[in-house]
Amino acid sequence: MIQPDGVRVKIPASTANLGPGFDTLGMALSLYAWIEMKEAEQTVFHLYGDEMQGIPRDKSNLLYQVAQQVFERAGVQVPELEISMYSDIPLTRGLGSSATAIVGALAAANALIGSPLSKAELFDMATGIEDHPDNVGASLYGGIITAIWDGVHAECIRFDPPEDLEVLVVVPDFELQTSEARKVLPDYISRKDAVYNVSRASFLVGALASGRMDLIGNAMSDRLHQPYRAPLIPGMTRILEEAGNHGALGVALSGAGPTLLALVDRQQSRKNELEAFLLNTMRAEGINASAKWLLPDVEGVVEISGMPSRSFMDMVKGK
Ligand SMILES: Nc1ncnc2c1ncn2[C@@H]1O[C@H](COP(=O)(O)OP(=O)(O)OP(=O)(O)O)[C@@H](O)[C@H]1O
Ligand SMILES: N[C@@H](CCO)C(=O)O
Repeated sequence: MIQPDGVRVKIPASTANLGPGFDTLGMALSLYAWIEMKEAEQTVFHLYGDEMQGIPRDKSNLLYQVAQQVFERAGVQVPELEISMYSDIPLTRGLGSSATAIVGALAAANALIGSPLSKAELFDMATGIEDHPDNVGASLYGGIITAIWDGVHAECIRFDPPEDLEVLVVVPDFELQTSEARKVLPDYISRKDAVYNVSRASFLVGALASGRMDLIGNAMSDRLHQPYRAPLIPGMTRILEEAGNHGALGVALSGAGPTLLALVDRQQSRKNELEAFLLNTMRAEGINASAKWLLPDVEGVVEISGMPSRSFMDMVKGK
C-alpha cells in the first residue's frame, strides 16, 4: 500500500484576498515548490534553495507534522520519512509559502499511502491547519477560488482566470509574518465598510469569472484589511492609489503582505512603466524589492509520476 519509490508533488504559490476578498478569495500563481516524500528507516530532510534557510530539519518541521495528520486520519502508521523540498516561493512575503508547504505535505502523504483521502478532505484539513481557506484552496485546486469555512468544513468554487490575465508581484526584501499582519486588524468594522467590501468582493468575482477585465479596477478596493496594514508597508498607499495610472487593471496587497500585486492585461504594452513605478515607489521609501511577472496557475498541486530513477533536484531542474 505504501509506494515503495516514494512520491513527488509540485505545488503552486498563491495570492490571497485580491483586495476585498479577505480570507475568501485566492488565485494560484506560476511560482512553484516541489516535495518528495518516502518511507525511511530514520527521518531525514533535504531542503534545497535560498528559500528553505532557517526551516527546521527535525520532526518539528511543518511538512512532517502535516504528513502525520494524514496518516493518523487514514489509520496508517508511517513514523519515519525522508522528505526533500525545493522552493522558488519567498517565505513570509504574502505568496502563500505556508499554504504551499501544507498542501504539498498533505498531497504527498496521501499519495504515499495510496490516496485514501479525497481532495475535499485534504481541503478541510489544510484549512484547519492554516485557519483560512484562501491560499490553501488556490494551491490545492489552481485557478481562482472563492471559498467558505465554518471551522470544520471548507467549500470552494474554482474557476479559470481570464485568458489574458498576467500578474506582477513586487516582493520587498523584508519579511512580514501573517500572524503580525493580522494583529493590526480591528475586531469590528462599520456597516458602511462591510457593505463596501461585500459589494466589491462580489463584483470582483463576477468580473473575473465572466472575463470582464475592464471591471476589475474598481472592484479591487478594500476597507477591511488593507488600510490597517498599509503603515507596515512603506509605499503601499501610493501604489494602491496610483498604479492604475501606470497600466495596472487593479492592485492589492498580496495576502498578508508585504508583497504587492498588480493584475495586468497581457496584451497591453505598459509593463515596463508599471514595474518601474512600483519598484521606484518602494525605493523612494528606502525599501528594496524585486519584481516577478507571473501567470495564474490553473492546475493546483499535481503528483509527478514515473521518474524514480532521476534525483530529486534533477527532476526540479527539468521542471
Ligand atoms: N517548507 C516549509 N517547511 C516548514 N515550514 C514552512 C515552510 N514554508 C513555510 N513555512 C512556515 O510558514 C511561515 C510563513 O508563513 P506566513 O503565513 O507567515 O507567510 P506566507 O505563507 O509566506 O504568506 P501569506 O500567508 O501572507 O501568503 C514560515 O515562517 C515557516 O514557519
Ligand atoms: N487572508 C489571509 C492571507 C494570509 O495568509 C490574510 O490576509 O491574513
